[in-house]
Amino acid sequence: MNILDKIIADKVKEVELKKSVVPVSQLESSALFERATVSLAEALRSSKNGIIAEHKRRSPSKSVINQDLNVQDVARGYEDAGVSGMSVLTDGKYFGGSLEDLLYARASVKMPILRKEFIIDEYQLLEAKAYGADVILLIAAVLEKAQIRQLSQFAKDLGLDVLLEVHNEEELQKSIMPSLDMLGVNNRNLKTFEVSTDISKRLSKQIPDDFVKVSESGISSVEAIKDLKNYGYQGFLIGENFMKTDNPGKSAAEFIAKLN
Ligand SMILES: O=C(O)c1ccccc1NCC(=O)[C@H](O)[C@H](O)COP(=O)(O)O
Repeated sequence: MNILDKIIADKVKEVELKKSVVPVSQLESSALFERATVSLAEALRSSKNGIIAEHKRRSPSKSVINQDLNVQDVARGYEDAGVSGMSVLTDGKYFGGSLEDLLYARASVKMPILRKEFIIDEYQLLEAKAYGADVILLIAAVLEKAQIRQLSQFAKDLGLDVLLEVHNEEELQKSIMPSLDMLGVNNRNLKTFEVSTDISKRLSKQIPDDFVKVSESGISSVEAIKDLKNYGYQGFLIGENFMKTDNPGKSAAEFIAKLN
């Protein structure tokens, strides 16, 4: 079983357990449920840097990245650096994240926040809204076309932006639909963990212009971003490159200064 299949098998059990403990009515009564969301797609369309900076403690490919930081400090540091948005990993088992991380990040910053999660059920979209996210991620590799349609439409009804992630032509072709805001190409092959921005470049021409193009993973240089911009990318999801340092916000600020 590859890592993605393992994560999804665990996620199915986790979501069923959570549903039995926290009812939908409790999520819907969260103070944040009525909050007006902020569009990441709009922020990327109007921003010069397009950086979506991620809070990521550990990962299946790198093991521990940084367990010493406070999520609120990271979030404030990223916002002060002027990033276009933030991504918060909420998976506990494989990434050391939590919904509480999302809540603390939300309490600290105004910028759009992506709930980075392995979404398989509408319940997780209600959680995203209740804990203050503005955007959700859907991963084409683990969803049927009908699920992408149903989940993305439900997210839009909640006022959430949708970032759909693909890794190859087949995933892209089955996924294109009007209920998506952003199409992300993951440079990391989630089966082998190999990273190459060539896949973002190859798929760029097949992404219709109506969607904001986002290149995800394995980005560590300003040159890579300048190159990807020539292929129409407006968003760049960066985790490890900032999180491996003592001060991710400062690293993001220095990175952005070099981009300008
Ligand atoms: O990062 C991993 O090892 C990973 C493994 C399996 C599924 C997802 C994984 N990462 C999630 C992400 O998409 C990245 O955290 C995100 O794109 C940032 O990547 P990076 O800049 O390379 O940290």
